[in-house]
Amino acid sequence: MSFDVDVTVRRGERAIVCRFASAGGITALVGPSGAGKSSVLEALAGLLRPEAGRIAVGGTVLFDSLARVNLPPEARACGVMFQDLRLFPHRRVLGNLLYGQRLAPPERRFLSLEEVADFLDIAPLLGRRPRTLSGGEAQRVAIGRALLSGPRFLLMDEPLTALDDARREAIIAVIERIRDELALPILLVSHDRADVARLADTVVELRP
Ligand SMILES: Nc1ncnc2c1ncn2[C@@H]1O[C@H](COP(=O)(O)OP(=O)(O)OP(=O)(O)O)[C@@H](O)[C@H]1O
Repeated sequence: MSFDVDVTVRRGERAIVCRFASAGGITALVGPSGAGKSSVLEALAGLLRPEAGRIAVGGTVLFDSLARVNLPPEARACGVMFQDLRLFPHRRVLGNLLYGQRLAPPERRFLSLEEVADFLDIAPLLGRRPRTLSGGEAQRVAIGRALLSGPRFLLMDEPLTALDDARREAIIAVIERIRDELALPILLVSHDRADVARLADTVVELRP
């Protein structure tokens, strides 16, 4: 089992209830705006504490309210790619990638910086500042930083929005390679039904 999630997450007045299990590959989290997709991702990353429930990924329990388990974000080994990417503007691409690499303990450094730069075709960008990157380039750098952090799984919030068709194809190809060659479980949020139909092995629908 890659993702095994059964949580209630409170956001102000709202209680977001999310329950799913998936066997591996790519899991898509879909639902209308405000349904709580980003909140569920934050709960998996350890940035938002669920009110109750349990989260396990790849057999490791990350959160269990009854057993009083709540691993801090840095102990969860998840690579996160937020909707706004959150690259450090004052660091060059190389500095952003090195930040991810420093988060990875030696035993989980399964990719070198050169391999990631090659895999994502970002070697020519290493000296650039994030503000000079196109949307697709910035997405690839954010994916690179996440991969270098030695993740056991990846969380991606709308990784395909705001891209033209050619760049979308490039990012889709990267996501498929991460699934096929690195075999990392991926949970991605998307509102595009065509993307979901193409990419997802499991679809989880969050209702408002
Ligand atoms: N920091 C916050 N404090 C209080 N309520 C919040 C906070 N962040 C989000 N919410 C509310 O929680 C609910 C779920 O928001 P969330 O961003 O998780 O939804 P979403 O499905 O990802 O939406 P979208 O597709 O628009 O990004 C919404 O009603 C939102 O207004």
